[in-house]
Amino acid sequence: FPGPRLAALSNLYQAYYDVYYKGKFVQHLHILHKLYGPVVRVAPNELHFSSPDAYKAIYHSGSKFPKDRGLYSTIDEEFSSFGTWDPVFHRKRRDTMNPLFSRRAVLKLEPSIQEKIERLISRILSSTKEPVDLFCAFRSFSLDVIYDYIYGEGVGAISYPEFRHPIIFGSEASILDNAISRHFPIIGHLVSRLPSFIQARLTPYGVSELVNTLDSRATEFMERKAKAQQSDERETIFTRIVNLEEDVSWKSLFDEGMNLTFAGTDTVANACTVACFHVHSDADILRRLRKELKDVWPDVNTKISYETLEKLPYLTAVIKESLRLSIGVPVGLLREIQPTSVQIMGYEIPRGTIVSTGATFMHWNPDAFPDPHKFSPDRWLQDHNRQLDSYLVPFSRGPRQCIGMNLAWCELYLVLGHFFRKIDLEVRDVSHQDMQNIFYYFVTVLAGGKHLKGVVKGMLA
Ligand code: HEM
Repeated sequence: FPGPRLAALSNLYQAYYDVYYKGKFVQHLHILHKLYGPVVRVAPNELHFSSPDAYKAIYHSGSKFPKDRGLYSTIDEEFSSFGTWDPVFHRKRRDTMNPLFSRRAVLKLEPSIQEKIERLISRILSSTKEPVDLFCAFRSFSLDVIYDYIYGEGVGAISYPEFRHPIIFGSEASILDNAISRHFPIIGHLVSRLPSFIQARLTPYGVSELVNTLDSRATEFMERKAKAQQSDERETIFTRIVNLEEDVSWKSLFDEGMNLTFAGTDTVANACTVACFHVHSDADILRRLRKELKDVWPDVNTKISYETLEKLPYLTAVIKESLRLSIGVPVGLLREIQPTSVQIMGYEIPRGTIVSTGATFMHWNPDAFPDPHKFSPDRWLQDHNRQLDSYLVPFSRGPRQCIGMNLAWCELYLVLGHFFRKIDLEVRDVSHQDMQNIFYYFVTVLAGGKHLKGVVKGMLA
């Protein structure tokens, strides 16, 4: 297969772009496809595809290709729904968790999401002296929502001073670290063997808080299981796992907690950040969005439901555009060709080959999205909207697609609907040029790691 010689010889080719150039391998892939065509050999045993047909071939609903153990083992969440490459474990965990992620289950949780949004909005509105760190504010919201879902209570991030809860910083640091540990897992192993006082010095702010929280929660739920302690609390992800999975381990609870912290927090918050930046940077978009919201919700002191908001065409277009440009999980989602060789785009791909393509190759496809880096809600309001939907894959497709999609849509409609209807602010500290500087790690790092800030001007009537 065509591709750079160095990539055919060593995985270090990718490491160079990801570590030295900070998560730029995905960007480099676009150059490679221009040079070599729709399939490129990007590592000794790995192919990358650029076309939408390849996306459908790899991530279709009946796909039996397992996740690549090499990549997914580097995040050290082997016993979680996201991190496992074992299809039997995966099926079992998905079956346990699925009922909590249906649309019905999400609608049942809506009052608790609404309550968090009300606190978030009132805290932002009361921050008139200093600019609000919107990066942290949106993460506080999605973190409290997901912890409530997992454990039955949030972590108090929305009420934390200046939204600077240590777990938010722990997650941020871990995402940056993963760029190195993904390509050089040996470094992580070596660090874990150092004396704990040295480890503590090397550990960035917030990481111990994150680990300790997940550790104590996993221990607490294992103890509940040991005592066969059933409670009449509402069902959560962890109560389901400990009640339904006979052989659940502490490590599996820890891994699932870690996975959900990342999967459920940064992705949603990134989409909010993209929406907030672009809507506030374009007076026409802001005006149209506010008008649509005000028409359906004239009195801000009343409540509005998710089911009302999701019917609004312009808000929907803004959310789709935000999901398209925030990308979610931008790296190639590596799969292993199993159990036999297959044809992809007319190429015979031998069994055992690692293959992938990624959301950027769908979301930046200029045939589907002309001027693809432009934030343009209008593109979703044309007649071919349905056809465009087939190119929008923030949650991926197939048996390993995102389990949290319904929850994510609900969060996005509610938080952005409230945000744009109620808050008048000016965005600060991030420019259009910054927004082009994306680190394509497991989770997207926007604006080269800069935090979007907002100066609150007041509450909208
Ligand atoms: C805008 C928000 C979100 C985006 C863009 C997103 C994106 C994705 C993507 C692309 C995958 C597939 C990854 C892969 O193949 O390796 C995935 C998987 C997953 N996501 Fe999400 N996600 C979002 C929100 C959430 C939320 C709120 C949760 C909360 C529970 C969640 C939980 C998961 C889990 C557990 C998986 C693993 C599914 C499996 O392998 O069966 N995600 N997500």
